[in-house]
Amino acid sequence: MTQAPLTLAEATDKAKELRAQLNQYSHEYYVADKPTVEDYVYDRLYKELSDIETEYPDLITSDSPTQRVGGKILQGFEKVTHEVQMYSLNDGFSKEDIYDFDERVQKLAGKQVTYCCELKIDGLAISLKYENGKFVQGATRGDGTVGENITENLKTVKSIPLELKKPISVEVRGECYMPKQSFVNLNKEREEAGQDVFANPRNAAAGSLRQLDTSMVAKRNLSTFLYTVADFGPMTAQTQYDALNELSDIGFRTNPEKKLCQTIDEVWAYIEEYHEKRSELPYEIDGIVIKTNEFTIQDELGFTVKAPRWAIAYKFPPEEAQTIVEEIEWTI
Ligand SMILES: NC(=O)c1cc2c(=O)c3cc(F)ccc3oc2nc1N
Repeated sequence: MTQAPLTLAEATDKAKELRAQLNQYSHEYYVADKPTVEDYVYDRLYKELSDIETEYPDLITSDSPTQRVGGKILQGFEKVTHEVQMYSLNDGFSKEDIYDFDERVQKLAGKQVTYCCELKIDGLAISLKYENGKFVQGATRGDGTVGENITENLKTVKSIPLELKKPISVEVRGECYMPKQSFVNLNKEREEAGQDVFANPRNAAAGSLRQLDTSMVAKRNLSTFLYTVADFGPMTAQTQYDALNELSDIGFRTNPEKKLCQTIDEVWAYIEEYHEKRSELPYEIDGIVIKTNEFTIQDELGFTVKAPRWAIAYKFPPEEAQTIVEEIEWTI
């Protein structure tokens, strides 16, 4: 029995209820990696909302899950100037480089420091701006000062919240990446279609975010891990470790493998641990990022022209990267 059409008032309330429910399910699936309902439950509610929005287009809101599918053809990407410079990291390639880094930091800080260690996700650095909790701008790093406005494309990335859990204004940074399995599937599709394949997940993510057809981006199953607060707004974290937890609390996806290390020996043990575990991860990493944990020390140490003095990226030896994807291909 088909349902009697809803009045505008009923449709308005129902759409609000469905958006909240669908965005909660989407957060659980794409951000927390802990889905609580089967896909068919989500799909049924999504269709109900989509039908209401078709009937009453004025009820479409910027944070509606129906806005994730893209469908805009962009003419190009405007330039964006980063108010807060997006630096790169100095690299380290050996145990000695890491211990030298620790020595320099201890000397500059004049005291024992603790380190926050994070996996170095091999994707594309992005900056996300929110005003009163709403996603208003997404950009690439570019040269660190000027990047490209890829807001429309990033709106289709399901782990990027269109609205935060609190109506705050912040700017955050992280990595947009393509999971290994999505990379293998995409290359299979491209090979079958006689198209060039991507060399690695990082290139596939970068190529996807450069698409001018946003519906193409929506199909690429990109994801994110956020790791930096550029403009704190009302956020209160005083250390990198707490900032990662605060980013998660307001709705961002953060990487769960972080570790607070009291000494550089603990840092080195973490590096060796994840050098071993690297091939088991569902995403590519090309190393480990080590940061002094206290923000007071980061402020004291500051930046060179190119990079922060308070962080270093330990890079794994590159030759293994290919075998990792080859291993995945055998599991298909
Ligand atoms: N790829 C990454 O997973 C990753 C990258 C960076 C940066 O590029 C980065 C650059 C800065 F100037 C400062 C902190 C940073 O922290 C970072 N943390 C991470 N986890």
